[in-house]
Amino acid sequence: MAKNILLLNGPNLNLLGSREPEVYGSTTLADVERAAMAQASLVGAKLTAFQSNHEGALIDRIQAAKQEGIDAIVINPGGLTHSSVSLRDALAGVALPFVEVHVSNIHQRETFRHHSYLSGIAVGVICGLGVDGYTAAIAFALKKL
Ligand SMILES: O=C1C[C@@](O)(C(=O)O)C[C@@H](O)[C@@H]1O
Repeated sequence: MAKNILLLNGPNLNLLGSREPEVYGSTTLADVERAAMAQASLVGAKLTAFQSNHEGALIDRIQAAKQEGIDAIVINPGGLTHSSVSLRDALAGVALPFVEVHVSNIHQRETFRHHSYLSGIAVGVICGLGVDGYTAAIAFALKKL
């Protein structure tokens, strides 16, 4: 069981709840992070949450995760999903298991959202379940990673 989970959210996910609510819903990132921490503590695990609009800050956080004894990462990379080789390299570099989450179903949207640089090295990918995707990914990470 993963005892130490890192929940990462990339660019613009700080706007969850107010950003394009017809696509992303009305739940805020603070709500998501609070629920995620409660979900982990229910089984005696710890969850640390971090959001940044900056690619380098996310990469620094991923690199630090290894030293901090993180067992698994749950990440919604936002738009960096479709553009960032560096984020993929960081995740591959630390070799920590991770689940990729998208609130929306990226395959129902614009074609530029259909490709993810991360999915090929993720343990699994959840998209289109709204913020429940985070809950599902964390439950999986807690149980299996
Ligand atoms: O910022 C986001 C959010 C997203 O990752 C999602 O959660 O559905 C999907 C991405 O295409 C988009 O750039």
